[in-house]
Amino acid sequence: MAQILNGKELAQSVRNDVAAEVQAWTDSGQRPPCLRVVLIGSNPASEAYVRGKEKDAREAGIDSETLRFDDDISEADLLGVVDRLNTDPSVDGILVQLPLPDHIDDRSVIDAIDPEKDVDGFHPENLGRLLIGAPSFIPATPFGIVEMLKRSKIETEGMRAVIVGRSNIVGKPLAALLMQRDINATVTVCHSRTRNLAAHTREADLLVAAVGRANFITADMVKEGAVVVDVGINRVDDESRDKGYRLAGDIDFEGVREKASWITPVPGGVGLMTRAMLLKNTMNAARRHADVVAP
Ligand SMILES: Nc1nc(=O)c2c([nH]1)NC[C@@H]1CN(c3ccc(C(=O)N[C@@H](CCC(=O)O)C(=O)O)cc3)C=[N+]21
Ligand SMILES: [Mg+2]
Repeated sequence: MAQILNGKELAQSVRNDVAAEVQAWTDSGQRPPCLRVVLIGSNPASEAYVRGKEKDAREAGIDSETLRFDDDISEADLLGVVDRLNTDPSVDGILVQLPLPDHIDDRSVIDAIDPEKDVDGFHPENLGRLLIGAPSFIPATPFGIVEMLKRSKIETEGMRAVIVGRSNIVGKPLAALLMQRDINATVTVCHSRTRNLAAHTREADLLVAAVGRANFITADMVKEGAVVVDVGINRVDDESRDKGYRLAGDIDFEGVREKASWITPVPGGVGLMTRAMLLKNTMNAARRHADVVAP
């Protein structure tokens, strides 16, 4: 039976660390790190994430505000908002919540964010720097996954890591991170066109699922003793819940926990670490902005 990689506890310890860093920063006479989140429209999941981010940021002593716009905002107007935040010297970090409405090109907006303020780490300059191992903002979900492993003292040296999902915000940056010299995993990235997926996942010492399909990874696809990380947050209809739905990951938790050595739950796993690592990136953005090199 797997041990639980407890996102609630691990994220709390990251948040405590960031709160102490922010305190030391303001004690030294600096203003608090400043994060601005841009939210377009009223997608309920996005609203929930953004509320969570704001709460975490405030508790850590970060100055956080969400700028809200109707979902009929033009791409040009949104680019104008980004430009104002880029040039505003009181702003350290910018996060434009995704997904954006269909009439706006996500990539154009991400590319417009000043890489020095790109606390999501989605700008090509930061993704490129991550790939070559240069200092960069690391996307919060992959960063959070690695932080969970480190804080739980899970040995990654020589591990076979299999990532299911090739997105620019999870799968690809996580692959780059796991290849780095302080992790030393051997990485395979699988996706919807992978032939015989289970043959790959069954070889994984570290299996990460980021596909967005509830309970997609079942016990028969997992090697005995694997470390299993679930990035999925799927809303599944459930009439017995007040909200009418419950959250399910991409991993069939009940089945897979019997085989794994470690497993992340949903909720209470990677999502909370994602939020916590955004705070860390925002603290680092403030340091960079003040020309103090990030640790
Ligand atoms: N520019 C941008 N940056 C992001 O980092 C970003 C984004 N857009 N768009 C959406 C995804 C998803 N994401 C999550 C954040 C927190 C939880 C989270 O707090 N999860 C809780 C529960 C959440 C709930 O109750 O709905 C948990 O897993 O326990 C989940 C997912 C950030 N994302
Ligand atoms: Mg779009």
